[in-house]
Amino acid sequence: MDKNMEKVLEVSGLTKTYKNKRGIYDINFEIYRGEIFGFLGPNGAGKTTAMKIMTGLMRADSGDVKIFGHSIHDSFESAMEKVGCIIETVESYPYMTAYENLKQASRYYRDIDDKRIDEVLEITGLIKYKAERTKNFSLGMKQRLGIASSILSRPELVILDEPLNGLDVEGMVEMRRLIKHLSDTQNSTFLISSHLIHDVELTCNKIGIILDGKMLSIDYTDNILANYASLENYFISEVERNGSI
Ligand SMILES: Nc1ncnc2c1ncn2[C@@H]1O[C@H](COP(=O)(O)OP(=O)(O)OP(=O)(O)O)[C@@H](O)[C@H]1O
Repeated sequence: MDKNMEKVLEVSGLTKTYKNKRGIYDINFEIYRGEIFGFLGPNGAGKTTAMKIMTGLMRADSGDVKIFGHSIHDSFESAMEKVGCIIETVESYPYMTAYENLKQASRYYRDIDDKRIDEVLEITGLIKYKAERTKNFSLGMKQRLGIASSILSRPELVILDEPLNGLDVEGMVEMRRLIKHLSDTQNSTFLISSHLIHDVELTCNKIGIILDGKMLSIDYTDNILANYASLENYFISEVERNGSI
């Protein structure tokens, strides 16, 4: 790895235990500029919990998250300045058009004009639906609008919780293309959670496997595929090595 690569996200010792004793335990990983990091794990593994903490929606019991060197505990606003995210569901105002929804979202930021709104509609392939109310949008279109909204402010780190949830094959392929396009053209860095092994393999260049609240392993997709026939084989072997399945 290039030593000059900039560290975008640093998660250290992140722990959160819910009253029912579930949660996440001592999660550690780093993401460097330009990486598409896949946070892979089955339902209930702890992905959303970790992402909620990273974006300030929940407090950790212990551990820290640094984004571009700023701790979310000590300097939350500086940490989040260059972050765009979608956590859990993508919400839109159904009786507003795609444009109006983005206009509404733009109020949270400085300096977002109509030209930028058109740009994100263009990037996400929604420009032709600009004046349509979102109540008639398909799930895939809503996900695209969510991404459009999350990149409005030109974030350098985009955090997406299960962006492929509920999409059909075509929708997944489109979403994957969109993520890669943003990574190639804007050098955006991504943290994406998913339980879909095949899709993570095709989308992400670095993968962290989370199971029962613990991070089992982290490696580059190229390394994994050089040693295993598929990410699924690697996943099963990692899970078995750690005593489950
Ligand atoms: N508010 C809560 N109170 C108690 N337990 C919770 C709460 N939120 C999540 N959990 C539990 O913590 C564990 C991790 O949940 P989390 O939602 O982070 O997993 P996930 O990997 O995002 O799964 P999914 O893909 O199903 O969203 C699960 O066992 C879940 O039941």
